[in-house]
Amino acid sequence: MPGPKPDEIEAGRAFTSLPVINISPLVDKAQSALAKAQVGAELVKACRNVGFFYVTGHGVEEETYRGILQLARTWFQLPEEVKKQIDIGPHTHFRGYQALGANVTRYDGGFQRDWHEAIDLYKEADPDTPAPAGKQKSPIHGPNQWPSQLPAFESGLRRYLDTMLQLGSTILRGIAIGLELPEDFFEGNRAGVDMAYWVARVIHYPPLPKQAVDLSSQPTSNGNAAAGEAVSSRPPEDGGACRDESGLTEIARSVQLSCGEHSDYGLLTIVNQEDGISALQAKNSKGQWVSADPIPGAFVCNIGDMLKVWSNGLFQPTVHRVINSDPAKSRVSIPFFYEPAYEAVVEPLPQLCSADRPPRYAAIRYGDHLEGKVLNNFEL
Ligand SMILES: N=C(N)NCCCC[C@H](N)C(=O)O
Ligand SMILES: O=C(O)CCC(=O)C(=O)O
Ligand SMILES: [Fe+2]
Repeated sequence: MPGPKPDEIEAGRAFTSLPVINISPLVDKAQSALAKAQVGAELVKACRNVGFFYVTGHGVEEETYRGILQLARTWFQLPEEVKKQIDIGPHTHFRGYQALGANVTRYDGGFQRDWHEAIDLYKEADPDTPAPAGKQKSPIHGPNQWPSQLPAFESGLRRYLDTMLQLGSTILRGIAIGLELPEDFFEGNRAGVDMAYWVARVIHYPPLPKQAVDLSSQPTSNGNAAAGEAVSSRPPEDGGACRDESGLTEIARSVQLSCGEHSDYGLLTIVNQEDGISALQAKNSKGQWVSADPIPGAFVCNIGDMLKVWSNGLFQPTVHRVINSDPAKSRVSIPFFYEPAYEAVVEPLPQLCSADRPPRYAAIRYGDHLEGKVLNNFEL
């Protein structure tokens, strides 16, 4: 397949809105191969030009995606000491609860604390799995810490994650078709449902402290919102979460974003977000932030670093961030990250390389990429 010229990508990626794609031909087995191919082409166009898209026609019941957000919201209302029963750390294989301010996003050698609390879960892997020759045992392998303080949430979450795993695999099948690869390209050892080292985050974003909202609405020279230096001396108004003894007031004073700008690590992220709150934003090639506001009934999807490598740069993982600037509402979201197998070695596909487009990226084991990120994501 011939690749796009660089200026074609640049122009395409100055998107100002995100495409909506009805994927029902991929979900409903009775539909024609032609209909599937059309959806595949739409997905690939969205991955090339935007890196973000909404999916409708996914077949997931409203009760499922709304219900799980509601249960998550109930869990986050539990007292801090109850939530901390599943606190995250190196000894829990980086799985479990992270309190407000514990997650950080790195940039240029520094880091910034994110204004959210979350539960992180991964595909469960036996911590005693022997490491491949020449590798350390992975510090990430282990069991999850499930939110069993609310049994309905735990069981609902287990079912929800299975549903997302199936949906992720279905969308990747469409992407494979659109790339003119075999339909089952991502299945089996690359990223099959039994192999994919999926990640899920259940996230609660309280309103950002006032000084951070002021900062994020300041335009910078290229027209996008600042994530700059200035911090006002105004005391934080952080939705009542201040607890001096834990240093949270101090954190609230310096915080800038609900989640700092980053790209996702793997293949495909599927975000389930509450209706009625605008917070997630995607950055286009001009540095402008385009809102990925909730569309009732749709999931927001975006692609990650490993699709960049496999596609030899045809797809770029779009940078995004979260700003909950509504002083009156907190936001709950559950991004599900469909990822390659831990041991998958990801490298530019010969089918997407040519004399004009030689391989642009070195081969990388997905687990190494993930460890490099996860081990640096917390200042506990
Ligand atoms: N698995 C994924 N993609 N997680 C994204 C987390 C983004 C925030 C994190 N602090 C970071 O800087 O990456
Ligand atoms: O909360 C969201 O909408 C997305 C969060 C996100 O980008 C992430 O956790 O990687
Ligand atoms: Fe993300």
